[in-house]
Amino acid sequence: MSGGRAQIGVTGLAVMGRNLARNFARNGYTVAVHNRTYGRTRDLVEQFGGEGDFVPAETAEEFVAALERPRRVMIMVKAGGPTDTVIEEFAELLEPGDVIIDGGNAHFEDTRRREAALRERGLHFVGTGVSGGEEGALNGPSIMPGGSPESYESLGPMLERIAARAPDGTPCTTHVGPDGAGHFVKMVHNGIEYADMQLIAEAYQLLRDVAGYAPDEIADIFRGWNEGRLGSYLIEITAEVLTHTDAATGAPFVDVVADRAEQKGTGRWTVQTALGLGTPVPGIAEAVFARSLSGHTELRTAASPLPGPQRTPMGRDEAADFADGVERSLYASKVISYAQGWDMIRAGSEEYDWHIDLSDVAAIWRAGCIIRARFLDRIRAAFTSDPWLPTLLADPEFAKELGEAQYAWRDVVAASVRNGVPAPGMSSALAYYDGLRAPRLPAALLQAQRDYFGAHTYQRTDREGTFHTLWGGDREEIRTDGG
Ligand SMILES: NC(=O)C1=CN([C@@H]2O[C@H](COP(=O)(O)OP(=O)(O)OC[C@H]3O[C@@H](n4cnc5c(N)ncnc54)[C@H](OP(=O)(O)O)[C@@H]3O)[C@@H](O)[C@H]2O)C=CC1
Ligand SMILES: O=C(CO)[C@H](O)[C@H](O)COP(=O)(O)O
Repeated sequence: MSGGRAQIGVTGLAVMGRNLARNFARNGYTVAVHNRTYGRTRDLVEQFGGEGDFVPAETAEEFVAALERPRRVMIMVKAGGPTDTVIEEFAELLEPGDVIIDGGNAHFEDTRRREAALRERGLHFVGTGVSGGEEGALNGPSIMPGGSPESYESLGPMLERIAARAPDGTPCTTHVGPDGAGHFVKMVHNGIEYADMQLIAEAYQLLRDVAGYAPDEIADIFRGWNEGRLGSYLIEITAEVLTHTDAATGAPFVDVVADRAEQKGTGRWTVQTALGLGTPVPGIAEAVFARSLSGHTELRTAASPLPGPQRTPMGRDEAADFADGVERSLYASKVISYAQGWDMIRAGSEEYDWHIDLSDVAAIWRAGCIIRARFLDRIRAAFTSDPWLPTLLADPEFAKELGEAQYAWRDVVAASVRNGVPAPGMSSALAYYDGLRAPRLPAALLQAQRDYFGAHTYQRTDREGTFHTLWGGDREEIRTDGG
């Protein structure tokens, strides 16, 4: 089959695909566009055809014929079964050396499976994370491609053109690693996104229910925070949301939205994967469970008569001091959740032999994506100066900040408990901090219990070997490793 003139094709033209296609076109590429339902293709060309060079295709065959070789087909359809259907449809029409890119939120194990199967057929498969939502897709997302280094040679320069730019001008994309590495990193991005959102939501509720601030006052506090070390897209949009008034009722918008958080699954995947890897990510897990708890109306209704503590209203000065403590607690907890995310990326990279550069991950999240934040530049610097840093908590600068925040952090968590305002993200982050820094954990007692009821054995602090105590007999200690 001879080649067409489009340098890239996008199939699946809902919010993400349509805007990515426009982004490619605005950057000077000729873009073939296709959608299962032709109406979306027609609408795109009618509304935005003037932005660049689009080649609309009604059928998959026309779409493939419109592409120059090697063909690059970007799929932006619903994750799961629909993605498999579309991959199969196009794999049939493509030729060895062509590249299929899946920019949906696919599970990285699906990406590994698809990559291996398509490799057998001579096709490159690039599972790529794309973050930034509708606006980012149009103006510059953060892009996390996996797949073979060869496929990045063909695709990378195009992705670098459409990606967001970090403050130092570098594009927010890089070859993350082979097969499922890109989708794995995107999954962890979303897990961190869940944790970040949960922590911000807790800060809001503490400021409202403990300090007594109104939503527009909290918006002002968040705007102030956004100028400092907490500066981030999520803090910025939270302030916007908190100033919005519901047109129908005149009430703060946040008060008319039902308090049941939904989820599409990437946060849950992060926790499930972390359990498999044996990496503790309690901050992300708490965020997933907090969403789940909010949605259990029947449990919440049944528990609603239970008593809580009496709250004492705060004066303005006390409230201002408390808000300062909440900033410290939010920042420290945020550092902890990012530390957990990076631990997980390292664990995944080791498990799957991906060789992911931890510093690069921070670099490509500095702009474009939902968790873009000022302090990502410092995470990048931490892993650049020490690629083997065992945890972000060991970086001297972050360690110093956590140490400085710890008293305020403890006070805020204590205030949440005293006032009956749940703050599972901040509490769990503090427990993680204390757990990691503890010279000795009660895991010793756990090991003894396991040995008592199940002869599961234990190791000693004072000598090598594996031991069991004869608990049911004379409590003699025996060595079980043959030593
Ligand atoms: N929305 C967001 O903010 C983000 C989304 N993503 C991911 O990007 C991908 C696209 O997201 P979004 O733009 O929101 O669109 P949706 O996830 O809502 O998917 C809609 C698109 O999928 C197509 N589609 C669904 N089923 C099939 C099928 N069986 N065969 C062919 N096409 C099918 C639809 O075609 P039709 O018009 O014919 O129904 C439409 O083009 C998803 O995987 C999503 O997880 C990633 C980052 C952010
Ligand atoms: O991928 C994303 C951003 O990068 C989306 O924001 C994410 O899909 C939202 O997830 P959920 O609906 O579970 O909150």
